[in-house]
Amino acid sequence: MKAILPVILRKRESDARLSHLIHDRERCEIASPDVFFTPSKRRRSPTNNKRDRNLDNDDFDFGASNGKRLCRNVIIHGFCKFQDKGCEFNHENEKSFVLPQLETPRNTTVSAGSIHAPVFVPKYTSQQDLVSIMPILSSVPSRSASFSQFALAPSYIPNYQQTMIPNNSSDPYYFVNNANPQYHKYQPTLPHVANLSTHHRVAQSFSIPDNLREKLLKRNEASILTVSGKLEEKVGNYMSQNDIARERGLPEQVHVYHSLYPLEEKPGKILGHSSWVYKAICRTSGKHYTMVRVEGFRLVNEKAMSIVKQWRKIKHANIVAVREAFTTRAFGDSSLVFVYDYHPCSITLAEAYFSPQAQALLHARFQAAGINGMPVPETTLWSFITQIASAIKTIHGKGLAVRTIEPSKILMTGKNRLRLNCAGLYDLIQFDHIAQNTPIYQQEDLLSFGKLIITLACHSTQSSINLPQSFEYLTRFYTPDVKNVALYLLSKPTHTKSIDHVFNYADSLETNLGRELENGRITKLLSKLGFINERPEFDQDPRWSETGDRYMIKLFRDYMFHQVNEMGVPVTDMSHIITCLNKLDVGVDEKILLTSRDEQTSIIVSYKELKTCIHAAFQDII
Ligand SMILES: Nc1ncnc2c1ncn2[C@@H]1O[C@H](COP(=O)(O)OP(=O)(O)OP(=O)(O)O)[C@@H](O)[C@H]1O
Repeated sequence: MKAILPVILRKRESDARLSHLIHDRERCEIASPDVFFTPSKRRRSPTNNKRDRNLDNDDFDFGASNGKRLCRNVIIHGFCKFQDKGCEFNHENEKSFVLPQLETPRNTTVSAGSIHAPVFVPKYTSQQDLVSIMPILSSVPSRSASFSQFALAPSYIPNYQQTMIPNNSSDPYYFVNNANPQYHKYQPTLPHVANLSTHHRVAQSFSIPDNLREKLLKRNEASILTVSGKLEEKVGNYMSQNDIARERGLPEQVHVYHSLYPLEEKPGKILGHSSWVYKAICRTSGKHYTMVRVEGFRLVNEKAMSIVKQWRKIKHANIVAVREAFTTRAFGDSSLVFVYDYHPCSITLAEAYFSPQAQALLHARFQAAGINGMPVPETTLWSFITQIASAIKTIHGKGLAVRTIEPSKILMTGKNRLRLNCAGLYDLIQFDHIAQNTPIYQQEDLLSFGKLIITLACHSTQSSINLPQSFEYLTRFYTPDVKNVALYLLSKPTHTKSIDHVFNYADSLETNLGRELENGRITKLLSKLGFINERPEFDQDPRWSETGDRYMIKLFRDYMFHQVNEMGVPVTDMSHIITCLNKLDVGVDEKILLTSRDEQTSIIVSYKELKTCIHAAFQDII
């Protein structure tokens, strides 16, 4: 495994190199891999002197070819934007660039063709220190039994490998994630909770429960999925979003929506037309939406679009909100596109109860429990009934009809949380029949609702064909109220109490919870930094001195908290702190420039190295 070790340069000797760094830094925050340069007042150890001698000899010829040094942009990014624009360095990058191996940190000899720059080797005192600088991505975090809550938390996305895009790509800072987050690596609840004294609390009790966090994280992950990311996993190399879109037959952009991601593998059917469902991002708002596309649709009556306005006015906790509808030729045909709110990780009632997997699961559950019947517990069934009834009441109240009360058009967007999907779609497709037929459609809604209850209760899509047998089943396993409601719906309309506001409140609570999701982790990291920074025990420790490998932690603290603007006024930007802590927590490869207060020392270091260093420092005090 190759590892990048900090490289130390003396300021007086490296003016030429610095100018090169600055030339890079104009384009980005990071100019060079792990360059560590200190002023001449830097303390010298025998090792340093030796290193300096190497520096004197070899300082300016690393990667030299034809008398020129290898361009740092080629080393870091694989190419140099300024190659044909006057950059004076060598751009022949066919030669392999070999960095010193981590396992032999004091061996500064490098193989032919590799960089000849002097290598700064941190003075690790123990084997443990050496191990601790192993790249985080491949290491398993070790924890102390008593202070596991402060141990280096498993990375937020622990096993993500980051792959650089090839040389010819335009964005050198683009990384692609290849693996999925491993949720099981989240810090588990300690097994000995019961043994704690009453006044003790485990660290986990200050954070949100694991399963809730996992659910919210999965939703976030589903939202950011892209076709390119998915394909990347399969083929393992870089393809541009355009290439992939073309490959999948998807347009790069439809109206103001881009980054289309199919939510189903096969097309469905809506009133005889083939239909597709995609997730997409809106260019104007940056939000995710669901696009339902009806293939081969021709809009005959322009007034039909007016029905969408009426649907847009409906805001209900159990209806997937309509955003807009339009026709487009972006897919190569004449398609109708309906745009709805996107609810990540949702499935239809049909998928939840009637897919082969769901049936098999249910069957296994019944066999294990030795029970017969009740695939949907009565309390859950009542919850479904009240939610759907509430949605129907609102839609009918606006003079419209649902027309899509069937298991494949009702989404489960959370635990037992239902929302009617595809609102308004049928009305637009069959606009000409709407005006005179709405009362009939409303009656049909109630009928469909009654059928849905029987279908769920009997756990059979055929249950409405033989109603007497289905009612007999209902009578056996459910209270008479369920049967009465079903009977009532199948005969004449009904009114139910609105529970709308209850669900809206739950929605806002969940949204707020999602915002605070990672606070626990950040607090732990901050506590850890607080424990190690400015510790009197470390006062005499050379590793915390200007030339020590832990000096970067001090500088990082200043970088996070003690920055001032050009007027000398302290910068108190919370987003900067949160961004820094998040990157540190994950241990990303991104590099930052840290500068000492006297501006005499600058270090370029990655968050990954900082994370390792902080972990090692914390291990020293526990
Ligand atoms: N608003 C939405 N938010 C998030 N995901 C959605 C949304 N609408 C649909 N989906 C996803 O798209 C998938 C397909 O939806 P669709 O309405 O086509 O259901 P379906 O079961 O495939 O019906 P059909 O067989 O009639 O096509 C659903 O399983 C669901 O996961």
